[in-house]
Amino acid sequence: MTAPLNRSTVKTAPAAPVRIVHLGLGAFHRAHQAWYTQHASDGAQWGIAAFTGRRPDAATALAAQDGLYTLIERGGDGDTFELMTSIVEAHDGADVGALCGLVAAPTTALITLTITEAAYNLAADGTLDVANPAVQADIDLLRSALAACPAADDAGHAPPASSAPDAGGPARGAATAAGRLVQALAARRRAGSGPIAVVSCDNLANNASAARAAIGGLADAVDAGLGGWIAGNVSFVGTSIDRITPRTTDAEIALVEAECGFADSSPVVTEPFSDWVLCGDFPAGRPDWASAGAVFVDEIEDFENRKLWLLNGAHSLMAYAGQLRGHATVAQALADPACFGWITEFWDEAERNLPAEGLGVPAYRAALLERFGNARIAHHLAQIAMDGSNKLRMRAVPVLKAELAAGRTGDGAARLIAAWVAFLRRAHASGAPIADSAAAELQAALALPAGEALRALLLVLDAQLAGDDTAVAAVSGLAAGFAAGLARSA
Ligand SMILES: NC(=O)c1ccc[n+]([C@@H]2O[C@H](COP(=O)([O-])OP(=O)(O)OC[C@H]3O[C@@H](n4cnc5c(N)ncnc54)[C@H](O)[C@@H]3O)[C@@H](O)[C@H]2O)c1
Ligand SMILES: O=P(O)(O)OC[C@@H](O)[C@@H](O)[C@H](O)[C@H](O)CO
Repeated sequence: MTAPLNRSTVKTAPAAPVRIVHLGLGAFHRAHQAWYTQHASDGAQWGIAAFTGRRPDAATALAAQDGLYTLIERGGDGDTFELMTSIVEAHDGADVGALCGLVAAPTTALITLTITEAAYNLAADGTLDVANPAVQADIDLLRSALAACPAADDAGHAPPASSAPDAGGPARGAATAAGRLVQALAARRRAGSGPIAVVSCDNLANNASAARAAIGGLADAVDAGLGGWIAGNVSFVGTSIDRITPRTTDAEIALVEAECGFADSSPVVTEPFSDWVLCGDFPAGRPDWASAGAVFVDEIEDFENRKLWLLNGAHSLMAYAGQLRGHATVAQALADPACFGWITEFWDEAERNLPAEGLGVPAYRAALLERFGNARIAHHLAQIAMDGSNKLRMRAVPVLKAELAAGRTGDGAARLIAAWVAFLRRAHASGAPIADSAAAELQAALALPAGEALRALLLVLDAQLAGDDTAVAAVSGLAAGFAAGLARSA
């Protein structure tokens, strides 16, 4: 029988002490932030305690391996295998007591997040969506739970041990990621453990502000004192994060067993390319990620836009237009001349709205074509298509608005939105589910009479766009083009 993978069966350095807490124990964190931490010159001092978001499964599997897993780097001409050791604890996200204890520890210096765009529960205007029932339930829960716990005084001194709740904080745990973090940060405040950094690694425009809006907004709604403490003690760090990491399949599990000789239930497959740009303060320190290739900048917006528009925008375009044309993966869609032409058209528009200097856009575009064309990475369009309402707000809307403001048609960005519309209409017509956190709103819009439905769909993305007759007409015409294409191929 093949040996299981854990810290007894394979020889590794001793587990590093936990100094990083992570929320969202998915594939990307394990291919990216865990990799940079492992490759940092001081990585042996920085262990990660990682929590799942919605289900315990990934934590159960990884905990059984003492946090170890294999990273498969999949290039166009072969695979390399690396044993990853930087995650030293894996927990079910519902274990809020463990989260509170770890965040409250003075040795913990930062919290990283890869919880998906939708998990921030932000309204279209970028503020916390307090109308969301899950958010409201957490606010109610935390108001009563935290009211029972004494906080540190304004100078940050912890209350006497006799009056402090246990490090795990209140017994009942919040359900949303922001609610859990507010609960954990309250425990840190009570413990007097001082400032900390929150580093969003999700594909959101201005992800530092998004994290601040989600966490700070929820704390403000619960308790002004705690909101004030978070405003003064939590540094929200912005990032541009890049490494194409599709979902793991059984084939990778079998491959690792054959190549590495151990049974790893949780390998991750990723591309050789990797990029991480960060902007912000780390009041309690951080690993020397720069020694592993991360870049620290004073202004991050242009880097974020380059990546969100060119890479993620093209991904979403392929996800909708490509699936409408019968493709299943990114590499297949890229090989379709029609999709390739639409990507080029969209990229030309996006590039016009990025600074000409300092970002190396032509080289970035060329590298993207090579990365997307890596057919050995089976990146499924269905995965990318999920939660389009959140994603297109950042990947398509800003480009279309900028083009329209400049007096141009914005056809490339309008086509991306039109492909999403045609994709939703097809799902609605066939009764297929819509994988989107705004599914109910989208279904309601799709059920409206033809003359109103498109504007209602656009309203989910952006109110200004929905009120712009030129934009509505452009998207309408292009969506009809997709529908006609479908009719022809039927
Ligand atoms: N995969 C990539 O190529 C890639 C690259 C760059 C950035 N990212 C960012 O990382 C995120 C995660 O990607 P992944 O590939 O790891 O996905 P994944 O599906 O493997 O993992 C997602 C993680 O987020 C958690 N999660 C999902 N919904 C949540 C919710 N509502 N509340 C709390 N937690 C929730 C899940 O439980 C899981 O732990 C993406 O959404 C994206 O923003 C991914
Ligand atoms: O991860 P998502 O769901 O935000 O978006 C899907 C892909 O566009 C994305 O994961 C890219 O592969 C990634 O952003 C590359 O760095």
